[in-house]
Amino acid sequence: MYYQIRASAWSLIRRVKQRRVSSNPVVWQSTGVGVRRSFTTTEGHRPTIVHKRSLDILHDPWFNKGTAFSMTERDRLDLRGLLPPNVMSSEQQIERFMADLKRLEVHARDGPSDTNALAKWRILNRLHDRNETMYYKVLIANIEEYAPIVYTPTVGLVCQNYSGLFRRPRGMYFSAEDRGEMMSMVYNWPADQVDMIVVTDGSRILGLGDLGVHGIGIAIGKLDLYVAAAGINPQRVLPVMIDVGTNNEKLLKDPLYLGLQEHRLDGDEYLAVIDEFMEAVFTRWPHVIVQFEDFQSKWAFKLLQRYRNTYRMFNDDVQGTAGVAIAGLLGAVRAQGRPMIDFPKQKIVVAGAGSAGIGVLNTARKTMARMLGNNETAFKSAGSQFWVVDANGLITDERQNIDPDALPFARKIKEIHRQGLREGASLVEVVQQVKPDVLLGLSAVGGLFSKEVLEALKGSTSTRPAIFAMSNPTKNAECTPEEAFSIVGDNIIFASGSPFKDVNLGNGHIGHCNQGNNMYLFPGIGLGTLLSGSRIISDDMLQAAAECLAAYMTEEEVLKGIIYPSISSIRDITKEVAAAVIKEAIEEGLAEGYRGMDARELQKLSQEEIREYVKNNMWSPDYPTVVYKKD
Ligand SMILES: NC(=O)C1=CN([C@@H]2O[C@H](COP(=O)(O)OP(=O)(O)OC[C@H]3O[C@@H](n4cnc5c(N)ncnc54)[C@H](O)[C@@H]3O)[C@@H](O)[C@H]2O)C=CC1
Ligand SMILES: CC(=O)C(=O)O
Ligand SMILES: [Mg+2]
Repeated sequence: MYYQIRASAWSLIRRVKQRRVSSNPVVWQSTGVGVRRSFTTTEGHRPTIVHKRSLDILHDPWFNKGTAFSMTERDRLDLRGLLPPNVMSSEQQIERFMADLKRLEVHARDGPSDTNALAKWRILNRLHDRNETMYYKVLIANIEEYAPIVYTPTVGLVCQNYSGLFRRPRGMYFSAEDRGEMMSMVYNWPADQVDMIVVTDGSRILGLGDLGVHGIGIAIGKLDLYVAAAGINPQRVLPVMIDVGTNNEKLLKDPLYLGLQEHRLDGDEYLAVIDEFMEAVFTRWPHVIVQFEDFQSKWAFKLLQRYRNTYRMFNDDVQGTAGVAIAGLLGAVRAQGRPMIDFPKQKIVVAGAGSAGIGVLNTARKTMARMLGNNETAFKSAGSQFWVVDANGLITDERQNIDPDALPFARKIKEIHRQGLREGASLVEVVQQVKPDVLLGLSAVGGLFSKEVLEALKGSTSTRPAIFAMSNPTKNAECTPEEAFSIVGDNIIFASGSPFKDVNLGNGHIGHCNQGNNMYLFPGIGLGTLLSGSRIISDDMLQAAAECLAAYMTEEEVLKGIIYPSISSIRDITKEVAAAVIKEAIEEGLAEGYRGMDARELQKLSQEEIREYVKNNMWSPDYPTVVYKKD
């Protein structure tokens, strides 16, 4: 009932807003809001006429008050949603600025390496604010050097320090306070076309936990890669923070925190906020793709199931990570000199049963089952290749209150006893007894692959054990490549979520450090979905993306231990992944076309023509012609 009433109110608001946009931008058509007052401020008794709205005001240093705009001002000047929800006094703004400045001074004297990364981020961010074309030109040309600044690991540090780093807002903020307003708020965003949204609720940012509203940094970083790697037009991306509160006690007590200072909404109240957001963005931009990022596991799976058959959306941590891990796992099989089809024989120990770990486990099991005949027996048999360890040790069917998502991977207690293990066995014990081919970490616990665990892995029955220390950022990696190569041996395969340098093994040998990060897939999944016009993102589209990434590596490379490509070729990889996603969408009959390329035309394209189509639709950072001259 409430929904129906709101829906009709929303469509009215939409019609009125559309009229406003298409008519004289200065004159406010009556919406029942005080017309004259919305253009005036009352500083010093002399009203100032503001002939601007929305982002134009925030980007105008003369009128901008940033987080100090009151809620009334935000409503009347179309600013609602364009700023973090906490209204600050000018004294608080100055305090925040000074705290940040002082912190940098202290760091500059002591000179830790983090400061350099943050300083680089600030310089790049200022360029981003000033000149987008130049920013992306710099980023694309130097992606290997600057991806670690705009993305993991530095983006983690940026989110942790966002209160101090915040200058100009970027993206939109929908808060629990905006319930009932979102359908109207989406029209405060100036772009009529939005292709990609990356949304987070800030509840699990990388391996850093609940960072509340400051998590917007990760959505911005991911979208930087969408532009740099996938060539999505930067005018058509939208980072979004849904602020439903925070359970981070430090932020709840911080007077300078930019978000809602209340505990997170939960249950139906939480769902109602996310539902309203989804309805609002898909109403204004029906063709948008929404990437869910860094939602705590509890909600990551539920939201994915809730929306994946209705909206064009995916969860990067669950689905993007799974694809990247599969590509790496298949690479690790090939690196042993064995065919990919031997994958179902691999014994895999996974540390971490959250959104990422379970996502990887589900996909790895399905991939094995497909290779074994794609039937019930194959699926059952594939399940016995995994041992899952979480914060409470090895997961078995004896586990009390087991998370339903982890349940399919709980080992049978009898079988586990036969292997000399028990419910809750430690990671060292599991590695000692199982002697796995692969040890994969998505636990967010830095150093979890301790000396003892790595020593135990020396007993692996594999000719080339593989270690995936996938947690981010750098400090949260389960081990470093130096530790892995020095303890387990020169012959291992190593991948980490955040970038590390290759290891010099002496005698001219290099221990290759691969970056196993979902950045190799999410840009291509988004671009492929956009250009195919698929209404949903199917499992097979995701599988096609993963297989494409796996096939990208040559035999020679994998035998050298290089199982992921260099980030310097990310634009090319993304083009290939997007083409594979489009091809799969066409085959499944999901592709509805994009702009001039309708579904029928798409079906006629050869593989090479699909690649060409993708390439031609990738934005490049060239200045547009703004003035035409006849001579
Ligand atoms: N490389 C990549 O592309 C990606 C990496 N990640 C990383 O994966 C990590 C985990 O992400 P989520 O699964 O979403 O987090 P989560 O918080 O949902 O899950 C963490 C899991 O680790 C387990 N865990 C905690 N302490 C442990 C211990 N001592 N031993 C074994 N397991 C332990 C927890 O019980 C839980 O099951 C994060 O650091 C994130 O940055 C996530 C997505 C992509
Ligand atoms: C890479 C990524 O998505 C994460 O660490 O959450
Ligand atoms: Mg993530």
